[in-house]
Amino acid sequence: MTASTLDQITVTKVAGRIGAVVEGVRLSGDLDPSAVQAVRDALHAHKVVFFRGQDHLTDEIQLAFTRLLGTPIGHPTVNTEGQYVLPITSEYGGAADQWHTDVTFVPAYPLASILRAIDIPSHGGDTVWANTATAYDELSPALQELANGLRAIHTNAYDYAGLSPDKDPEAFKRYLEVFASTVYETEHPVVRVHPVTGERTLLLGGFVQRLVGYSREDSRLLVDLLQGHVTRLENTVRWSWREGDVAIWDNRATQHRAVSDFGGARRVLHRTTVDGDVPVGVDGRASVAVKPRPADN
Ligand SMILES: O=C(O)CCC(=O)C(=O)O
Ligand SMILES: [Fe+2]
Repeated sequence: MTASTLDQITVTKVAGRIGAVVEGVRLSGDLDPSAVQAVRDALHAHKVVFFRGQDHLTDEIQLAFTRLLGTPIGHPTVNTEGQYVLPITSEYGGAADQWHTDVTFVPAYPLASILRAIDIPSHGGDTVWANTATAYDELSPALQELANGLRAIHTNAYDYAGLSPDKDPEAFKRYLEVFASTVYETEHPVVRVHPVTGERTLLLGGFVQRLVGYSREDSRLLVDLLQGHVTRLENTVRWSWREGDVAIWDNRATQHRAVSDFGGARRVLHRTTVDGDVPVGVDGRASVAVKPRPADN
C-alpha cells in the first residue's frame, strides 16, 4: 500500500468541542514521521481521533503503530508480562460503562489509548468521550479556584468492588481476579495541567474514591458537581463503531465510557496504551502513589 503523505491527510471535526475523523492515514509501524506528527497534532487539538477502515490491522501492527506514539505498557493489574494488547470483551461486562480515564489509579497513567474494533454488534455498543479541558473552562471562576486546590484519591479497589455481579457471577469473579488482584491508590490533583498543550483539565472519573480533606458526603457532592460538567453533552462525542475502526484518545484530556445497550451480543475491541507522565497540578505539585507504596530504594 502507498504511504500516507501529508497532503492526503484530512482532519474533520465530528462534534463541537471534541473528536475528529482522520482520513488518508493507513495506520502501521511504517507510518511516515510527518504523518505520525499529524496524528499527534490532531490528537492534541481534538482529544479523540477516529480512523475508519483499518481492516489490515492485526495485534502486531497495532502494537507497532503504538510504538510510534511512545512506549507501550500493559495493564498494571493484568499479570501477563509483555502482553501489551488488552482485549476489551463483552464477556467481562459492565466495567467500562461508567465514565473514567484509563488506569488513573497509578501515578503515570497512560497518555493515550488506542482502541480497535474487531467484533461489533449490529447495533448499540457505542463509546462516548468527554473533553475534560472544555469542562474545566466552562466552570465559574470561583469554582475553578476551588478545583485548582483539590486533590483526589483514585483506586482500582473502590471501582471494581462497587460493580454488581449482575448477569454472570463467574465472569465477574474472573474479572475481579484479573483487574483487582493488586490494590492501587494514587493521589492526583483534580486539575491537571496538560504537559503538551498547557490546558487545565479535570482529572476525575470512575476510579475516584474521595477528595482529600473532605467528608465522604461533601466529597461526593463536590465530585458530582465537577463530574457533571465533564459529562455535559456539549463536552462529548459519541462514536458508533464499525469493524476496522480505530479510536485514539488523549487520556490526559478526556474521559470515556462504553454504552451498554447491546444485550447479550458479542463485542470485542483490542486496546493498546502508551506510557504516560506523572500529572502536575496548577500549584506544581505532582501526583503521588499511596498504594502499593513505592519501594524504599
Ligand atoms: O468498550 C468501550 O467502549 C470502552 C472500553 C474502555 O474503556 C477502554 O478501552 O479503555
Ligand atoms: Fe477505558
